[in-house]
Amino acid sequence: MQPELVLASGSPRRRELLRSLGVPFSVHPSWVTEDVPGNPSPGELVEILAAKKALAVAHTRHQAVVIGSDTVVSLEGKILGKPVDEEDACRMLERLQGRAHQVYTGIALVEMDGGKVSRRLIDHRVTEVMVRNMTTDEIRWYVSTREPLDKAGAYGLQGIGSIWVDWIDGCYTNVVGLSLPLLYDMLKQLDYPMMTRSFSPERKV
Ligand SMILES: Cc1cn([C@H]2C[C@H](O)[C@@H](COP(=O)(O)OP(=O)(O)OP(=O)(O)O)O2)c(=O)[nH]c1=O
Repeated sequence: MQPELVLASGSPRRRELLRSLGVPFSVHPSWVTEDVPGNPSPGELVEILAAKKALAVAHTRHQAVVIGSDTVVSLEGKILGKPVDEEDACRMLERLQGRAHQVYTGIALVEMDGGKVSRRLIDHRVTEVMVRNMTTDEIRWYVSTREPLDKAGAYGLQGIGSIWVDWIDGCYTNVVGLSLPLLYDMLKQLDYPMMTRSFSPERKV
């Protein structure tokens, strides 16, 4: 029997992205605190948090491959996570508009075998995103839609936020919260049999 695939995330975007692959999986959000000591680089930060999320859920499973992930925006050396409130979202968008920034997403896979961690993989990808100039009214209106409030950098490339994204350089799904090419490569390294699964895009999770 193949191990269960578990998505350790409460993010609806990650769930939709994984669902689009048609593989069966279950969802178990991790609820870990997203504070990391020291001064990690954006790449280190998303890898540490992805591993923290995956491990927290992995320890509740006997036989499984658990996926953890984390996304941050990096703007000229400053890390932007999710805004704490509407004012914070407005401030983030004011800083992002008119210049390019980088979106970092980390993925951790933790394989549990007989209740023990048997293998661990951690990696991340970076995508550059150019947000064009926004007027103050546009920023206020966009924040009033509430779309920015639960997203790193206070925008959603997959939603209304796409209006102001001029171009991206790199993986699209990495920006939305889970790089599917990277996930596929990592699952292959664990010999997870994606190709032998029957494809079922309508499967409910
Ligand atoms: C930049 C960007 C981020 N995001 C989202 C992806 C993530 O859900 C979120 C970053 O927050 P995260 O802390 O990475 O994830 P989360 O709290 O939503 O979910 P969990 O920790 O349970 O896995 O920002 C978009 O949906 N679109 C975008 O364009």
